[in-house]
Amino acid sequence: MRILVFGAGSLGTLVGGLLASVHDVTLVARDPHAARVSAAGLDIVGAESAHVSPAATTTETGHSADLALVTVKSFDTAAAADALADCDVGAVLSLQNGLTEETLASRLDAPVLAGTATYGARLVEPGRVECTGVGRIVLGALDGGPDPLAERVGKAFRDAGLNALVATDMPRRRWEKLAVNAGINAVTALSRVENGALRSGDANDLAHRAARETARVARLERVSLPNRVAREAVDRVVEKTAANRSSMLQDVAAEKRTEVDAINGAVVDIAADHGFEVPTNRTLAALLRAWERGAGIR
Ligand SMILES: NC(=O)C1=CN([C@@H]2O[C@H](COP(=O)(O)OP(=O)(O)OC[C@H]3O[C@@H](n4cnc5c(N)ncnc54)[C@H](OP(=O)(O)O)[C@@H]3O)[C@@H](O)[C@H]2O)C=CC1
Ligand SMILES: CC(C)(CO)C(=O)C(=O)O
Repeated sequence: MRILVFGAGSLGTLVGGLLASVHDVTLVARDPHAARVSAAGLDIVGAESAHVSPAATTTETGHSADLALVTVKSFDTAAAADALADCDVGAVLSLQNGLTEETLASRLDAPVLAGTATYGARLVEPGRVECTGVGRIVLGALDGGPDPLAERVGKAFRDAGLNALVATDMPRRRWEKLAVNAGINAVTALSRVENGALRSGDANDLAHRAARETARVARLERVSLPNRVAREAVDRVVEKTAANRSSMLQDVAAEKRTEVDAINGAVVDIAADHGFEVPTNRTLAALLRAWERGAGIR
């Protein structure tokens, strides 16, 4: 399969690099990473290890591929979609956090698949990516149901040794992940604690409230996600990732823009479309945006 990875930073480089063992992969990345991969190949280290030689470029448009993987941060999704509109791609799959697929689908003619990734990735230096945890990629039709295209993509991932599952219930999975991220990411980022600090007390209560509101909005969108399931998902992920610093906490610590707009912000916006208020998500989003403005990154 010819695969274009748009936004090859940490996750895109890891997934694209693993796919390159079997497929024809092009990474669209920034220099000096793109130049280094072109000149000397890519080292994958950590929980996965390989040396692979995908093509790498900073050129955003004019590519032709069977599949485009979108792995930019969620706030760069619209720009990525505009660049992909000037490419010839057969299908698009987002592996991003937050609700980004709608932005892609509204700007692109190619079919857009939904995806979630729990692999851990860190771009250590140009040409070298660390797999910090072997997770799973789950993908499928954006609206749910069986999809031959998703099956082909899932098989292509598995052929390259990736742990990939094709699911027929992506709407529920996306909203459950959104509930988890709305609770864990925002609360850990604002209180500067590891995920494990959300096991109990006020922080646990706050994460549960954000997740419960998200589940309510999911149901307004006709996605079946009971409050209990969303709360239990938060507790399960907190337990499993207790020692982790969430991606949003890492962004705040590095004074980088967060993905709040596609997570808590998306919950607030979609709730508003239904005339519904989500005060916990609204407060969390407002605090994170205030921090971003104060830090001069918004
Ligand atoms: N890292 C991880 O372990 C995981 C990440 N995710 C999700 O995956 C997404 C990506 O995360 P992550 O890989 O960590 O983020 P990174 O910031 O490491 O990677 C995104 C990369 O895309 C680049 N980029 C953006 N626009 C362009 C462009 N037009 N042309 C070329 N390159 C571009 C960015 O460059 P620049 O910064 O210079 O703009 C950056 O290098 C996020 O939504 C994240 O939540 C999900 C699961 C795990
Ligand atoms: C699951 C969780 C919360 C793990 O830290 C995550 O997705 C993130 O940090 O973005």
